Order: sequence, then structure tokens, then C-alpha cells
Amino acid sequence: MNLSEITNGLNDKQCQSVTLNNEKNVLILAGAGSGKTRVLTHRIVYLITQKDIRIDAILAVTFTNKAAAAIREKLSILLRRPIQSMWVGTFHGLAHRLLRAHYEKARLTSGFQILDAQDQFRIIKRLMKENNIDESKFPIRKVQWFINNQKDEGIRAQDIDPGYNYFIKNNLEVFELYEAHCQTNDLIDFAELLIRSYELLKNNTDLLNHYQARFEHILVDEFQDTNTVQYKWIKLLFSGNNRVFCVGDDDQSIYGWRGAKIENITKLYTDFFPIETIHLEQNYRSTGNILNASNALIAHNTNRMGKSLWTDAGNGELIDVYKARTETDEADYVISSIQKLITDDASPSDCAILYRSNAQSRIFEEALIKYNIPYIIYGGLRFLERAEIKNALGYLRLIENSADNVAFERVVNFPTRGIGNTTVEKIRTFAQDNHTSLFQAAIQISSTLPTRSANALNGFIKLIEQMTDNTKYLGLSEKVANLLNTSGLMVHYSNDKTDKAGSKKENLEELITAAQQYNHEQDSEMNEVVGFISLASLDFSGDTINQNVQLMTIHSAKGLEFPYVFLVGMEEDLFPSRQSKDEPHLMDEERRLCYVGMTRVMKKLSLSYAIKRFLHGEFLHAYPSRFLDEIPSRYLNKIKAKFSATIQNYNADNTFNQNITPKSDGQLFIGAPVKHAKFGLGTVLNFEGQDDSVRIQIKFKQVGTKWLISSYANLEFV
Ligand SMILES: Nc1ncnc2c1ncn2[C@@H]1O[C@H](COP(=O)(O)OP(=O)(O)OP(=O)(O)O)[C@@H](O)[C@H]1O
Repeated sequence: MNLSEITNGLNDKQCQSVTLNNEKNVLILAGAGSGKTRVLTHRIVYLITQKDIRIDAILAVTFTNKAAAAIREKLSILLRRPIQSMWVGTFHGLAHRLLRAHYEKARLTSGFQILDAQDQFRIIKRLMKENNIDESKFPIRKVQWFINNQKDEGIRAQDIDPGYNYFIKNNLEVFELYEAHCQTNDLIDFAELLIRSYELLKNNTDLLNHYQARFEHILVDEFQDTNTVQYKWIKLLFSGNNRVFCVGDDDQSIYGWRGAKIENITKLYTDFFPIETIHLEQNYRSTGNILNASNALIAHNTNRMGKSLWTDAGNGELIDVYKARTETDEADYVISSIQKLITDDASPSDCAILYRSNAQSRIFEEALIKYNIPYIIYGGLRFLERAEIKNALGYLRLIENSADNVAFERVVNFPTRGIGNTTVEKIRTFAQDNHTSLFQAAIQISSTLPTRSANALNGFIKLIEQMTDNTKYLGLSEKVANLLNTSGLMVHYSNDKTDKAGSKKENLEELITAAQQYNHEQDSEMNEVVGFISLASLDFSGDTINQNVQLMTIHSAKGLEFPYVFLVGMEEDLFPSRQSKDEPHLMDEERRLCYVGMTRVMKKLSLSYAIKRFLHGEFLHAYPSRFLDEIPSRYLNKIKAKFSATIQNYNADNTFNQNITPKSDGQLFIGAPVKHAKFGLGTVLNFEGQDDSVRIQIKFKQVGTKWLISSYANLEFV
């Protein structure tokens, strides 16, 4: 392959990034939609074909497994040779690979299991119960957060001095219990993967020297989202003789809340000195208006590294801003707009509804159902985190390794088969006392149980043994299909009345497809089933995007693009969230989140907000998000409420019929003539609220329409 084939189709800056001297450390500050995946892939091709770097001397770290798969696929096409020996994956995936390869040095056995967040939660809960730690005083989620947060910072329980802090003291106690439990049971949670593999390298000089020498080029994508231990991991692998190529965008750092450190990008300048920086600012995704609006918004953040996106694709349409009366009105507006786009030939999957928090999806789901438009909630729960998938994988894990206690607990009585808590408790106690697995314990105690319990338990043991025998020689996807049927899961979810859309059954079918598509690396340290389970445990963000409107949080939309985007709930306290208001750094992260949302758009962006929203059991008045004010109005097209306030509308809209207490009978009604001391004569268009907080919308002859709070307005009904 010659150089021009590699640089073909790249713009000047992209080309410069790809072909930069391979003796340099590099930071690519790449704006949204500026083609960073392309740059990263072409850089690897450049190093291999033009600089004779060995394939296995490359380490590439991506943010999701999906991105890793995309890079692999692209590389095999461009390089036309096998690339199995190249390490491409997420931090978690690569850490896992290291631990599998050197499990003994990492103080593990070959059969160690990965715990996901739910498994971790359950273990913490049990440990707290067994040790009489009051969960009403120390909520499990908070303890779990404490433990993971420490590990993300590279801190072990033994490193913490609680001093006189009662809260830390208790959390620390659980942390210690949890660490001991995981060590005894060979369990590794997500945060542990990182810290353990970091310690593995740090404490084994030979191993570290080996990998430092092997990985001549370390390439890291989405650098702005690295946390402390990930940063330390890269720094450790950097010997000074090898080189780093980091790609990131400080304006898209949105994971501070889970430990990402935006300042890691600036630390590159000292820890990896000298490092050359290149800015990628040409955007290939969005229109000029969208980019200008996004640039203007993000300019309100402080401490930016400085970047301004541009496009040569023209201005495109203005950004619509819709002010809705209520969240129902907002949903109606969004869905009817989507309906119109579909009528005009767009595919439902071209349209995305993005919101700040998951709970906001429901109202849009209802409207989509009403309009009969297919939709999918993307990443609301990651594929693997959905209960049905975890149950299926529970069976796969158990037939692969009958000593997998976490899997045992999950499936022993699912679908229900008459094995009660008392039986499971007995199994646990026996296993603990005899240092054996739950499955072995079940076999041993079954004869001691009352007949009915014994029969139920024997049925389960037989089921697992049969499944193990029957699937021994099957390929991965046949194995998955077989266990879905014999376990009874498929029938269970097919009959699940709560799953009206049948999406759980569909998810199970999707798991078979995922198994079919699973590409097992030949030189992997694991067998195919373990590889598949681990991949699934680490990330399964490869949901198929088919003919459905896409609903997701803005966080889940990171890295994606859509022709039409509806960014909804643009209200103070919702977006930006209430928690961020008193902390400038949190507010900056909210703004970056808004920026990420806006820069997903290819053709047309709509922003919307409601002036009244039903939250926490009551209607609250909402104020437009400050982010709307931060976008210059020349990029905006403000749309009036779809329905102007009319008597018919007032009667038809339930939300306006509730909670209304006219000042006194016959005075306050839509159409009532009023007089205000300053604004003069006007007519009531609308009103809402109760007692002292009644708000009235009045169209004044002189000054136009205004909302006034009746208790302050001193209105005269004329
Ligand atoms: N030189 C180029 N010429 C034409 N199109 C390009 C070029 N570089 C990138 N693109 C296209 O631009 C779009 C955005 O690229 P990509 O998805 O890699 O962006 P990104 O930098 O990862 O964005 P984000 O950070 O917002 O997720 C893609 O559709 C890609 O094919």
C-alpha cells in the first residue's frame, strides 16, 4: 500500500495527523464529527505499512467495544492481512485480557468471574446484612459508589484512613468485607479489572518491561473520558521509548460524574513531554447553523483548550425552538413533527429523541404508541443489563463453569421452579462451611431436604447437567439457542404479559444473533464461550438500529449521529440539572452534554421545553434552560405553541382543568376582561395553578401577552 492510498480522502489536518513523524507523541484535539475514527485507523495503517511497525506492537484503546469492532473491521479491509495479534479494545477489555493471560501473578485462578453492577450490588447488600450494617443509614447504592469510586482512583481499602469520619469508617468496613469476599470467591468487578491489571504491571517489573517493549505505539481514543486509574495505566505502559497517540475532545467530556478526569488531557503535556498537538475542526456531520450555535453555546465554558467547528457544507435550516404548555404538549409536538418527517419520506430511524434523564422517555413512548410509530429505547439499559439477557447468560455461564456462584444464584429459581429462599439459604451455608461451590452444595444437600424441595432442586441439577452434556459439541450460537429453549426462558418471556411489545423475546433472539456474529480471536487466552460471555459482560452497546425512532439519553448518544434530532426538556432544573446549579464545574459538564447532543445532528435540530411539568406528583412551573439563551437568536426559529390558548383547547386539555381555583366565581375565566395598573386593559387567555400561585396569561392591548401571578398582579376584573 502506498502513502497516497492511506491519505486519500483525508483533509489536510487529518493527513498531517496520520503522517506525523512516528518518533513523536501526539495529541489530536478532534472536534465532534471531525473524523477521529478515520484518523486513528489510518494512523495505524500508516505505522504498519510505511514505518514497518509490527502488528502486535500496536495497542489501541477505544471507548466502546463497538468502536473497537469498527476499527478492527476497517483495519482488516485496509491492511488486507490478519490483525488478530493487534490489541484493540476498551480499557476494561484489555485489562481483562491481561488478567486472563497472567491470572496467577494477579492473585487469581484461571476461572475468575466478572461481576457486573447488579451482581456487585447484591453481594454488597448481603455482606451488609450479614454484618448488621444498617442499610437505611448507609444506602447500598452509596456504598457501592464509594467502593467503585475509590478503585477508579486507584485506591484500596488499606490505603484509606477514615480518621474520625463515621461515614467513611462504615463504608470502609464494607469495602474491606467486599474485597475479602471477592478475593476468596475469585470475583472481579469492572473497577477491579482496571486497578488489578494496573497493579499487576506495577508490581511485576519483568511483565511491565515486556509490555512496554512490545507496545511501541499506544493509541487512545476519547482521552477526555479517562479516569485516574486508566490514565495511570497508560502512563505506566509508556516507557519513554515507545510513543502515544491520543485523540480527544475536552468539549465532549461528559463522564466526570463517574470519575472521568477532563484534566487528564492537559496532563499529557507534562507526563508525555514533548507532545505535538493538532486540532481537527472541520466537521463533516452537521450544517453551519448547528455548528455555529454549538460553538456559541460551548464558548460559555471556562478553561477550554479552544476549538471551533466549521463546515463547508452550507448553513442549512435554522434550529427550531418549541415552547410547550406542558410535557404532554411537548411530546405531541415532537411526535407529530416526526410523523410529518416520516410522511415526507424520512425513515423512523433517522429521528432521535434525546433527553437528560431516562425517566423522561415515558411520555414520548406513550405518544409514539398513540401515533403508532415504532420506537426503540437505546441504551436505557445496556443490552446486557436487561434482565432477560442476564438470565440467559446466567445459564451459559453455569454450563460453562458449574462453580460460577453468581450465575447459580441468578438462575436457580428462574424461571420459577419451586426452589425457595430457605433452600437457597441452606445451599449457601453448606457451600460456605464446606468451601465448595453452590452447585456442588446443591447436589450434596438435596437428599436432606423435604421431598417437595428436594424434587425441585434435583430437577434443576438435572437440567444443568443435561444442558452441559447436550451442548458440549455445539457451536456458540446453537448453544445459546439450545439453552434458551431448554431452560424455559424463551417460553417464559413469550408468555410474559407485561412485555406487550415482545421486546424481551426479541432481545433473546438478538442474543443468538450476537453469538453468531461474535468474532472469536484465535490467539485469545479464553475459549470461545468465555470470550463471548466476557465481551457481553464488559459492554454490549451494539444494539441494532433498525426502522425505529431512537429514544435515548444524551449520554448514550455519544459517538452517534442522526439526520433529525429532538433535544427535549430544555428547562432549568432538568437540563441543566438542579444538582449542577451551585457548582461551576458541574454546570460546565451539563453544557458539554448539551453540546454533545446538538452535535449529533446531521440535518435538522429541534429544541423544546415545557412551561409546566408534572414532576414528583405535582405540576411545577418550569423556566427555559439557560442554554437556550446562550445560543444567539439568529440561529433559532422560535415556534409558537401549536395550539394558541382557546376556550376549546382549554376545555379539551385535562391538565388545564385541574387545580384551578378562580379567585371568586364568575371572575376568572378565559376571555375575561382585566385591567392592570401598568399594562392597561387586556383579556385572559389562560390560567393555571392554585390559590396564591394562580398564574394568568393575559393579552394586553398595549404590551402584548404576559404571564402574571395573580396574587401580585393586583388585577382588576372589569
Ligand atoms: N475527510 C473526510 N471526508 C469526508 N467525510 C469524512 C471525512 N472525515 C470524516 N468524515 C465523515 O464524518 C462523519 C463523522 O466522523 P466520525 O464519526 O469519525 O466523527 P467523530 O470525530 O468520531 O465525531 P464525534 O466525536 O462527534 O462522535 C462520518 O460520517 C465520517 O465518515
